[in-house]
Amino acid sequence: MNVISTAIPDVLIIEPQVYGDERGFFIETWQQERYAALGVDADFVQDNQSYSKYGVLRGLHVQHPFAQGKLVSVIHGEVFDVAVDVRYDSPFFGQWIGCLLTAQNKRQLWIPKGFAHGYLVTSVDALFTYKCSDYYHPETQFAIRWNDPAIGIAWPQLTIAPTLSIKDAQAALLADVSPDQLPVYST
Ligand SMILES: Cc1cn([C@H]2C[C@H](O)[C@@H](COP(=O)(O)OP(=O)(O)O[C@H]3O[C@@H](C)C(=O)[C@@H](O)[C@H]3O)O2)c(=O)[nH]c1=O
Repeated sequence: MNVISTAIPDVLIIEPQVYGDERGFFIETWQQERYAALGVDADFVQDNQSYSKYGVLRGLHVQHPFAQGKLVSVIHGEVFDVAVDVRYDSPFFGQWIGCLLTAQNKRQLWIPKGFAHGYLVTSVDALFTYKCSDYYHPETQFAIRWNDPAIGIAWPQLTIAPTLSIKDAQAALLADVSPDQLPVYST
């Protein structure tokens, strides 16, 4: 297992150990002690899976309160996955980390609490899976605009316009979200 640090220290790219043989392969996608030692110290309470077609962009989603740490990966296809630090007193506020997650590279991205999360499907379709450290609380969830120029995410080029949910298409700019709606870094 290999861990790649990122420009935002709390965000990690994890490459699980792959045990290949003539039958195929085996990986451990989560093992509490080992992942905690890496810095993924979460009591996961919910697992999610979503299937999307080429060009679907989900995000950028924040839940606060009831912030969720997310351990995300792809089991079919490929996505460009992004974490944006939205902890309003963070030295990394507004900065983003992007990572190509594919069924082939088996990479996982650890997105701690206090980050907005989103992804864009760059293959024909993709099956996305993630563990969450808190339950879904739709009443505290909101979206930040995927192409907010102040954040400036360098999304991969597509041959079509991204497909968004209504909620995501109407999302606010980060600068228009009031600080009391945002998570904090210092607690
Ligand atoms: C996220 C979620 C959705 N749902 C339901 C609500 C709705 O009817 C349907 C689709 O919801 P959404 O449109 O919000 O799904 P989606 O746009 O895939 O939302 C997800 O996006 C990615 C980027 C994240 O980071 C996730 O935390 C989550 O916000 O599924 C649940 O029942 N539980 C959940 O945990």
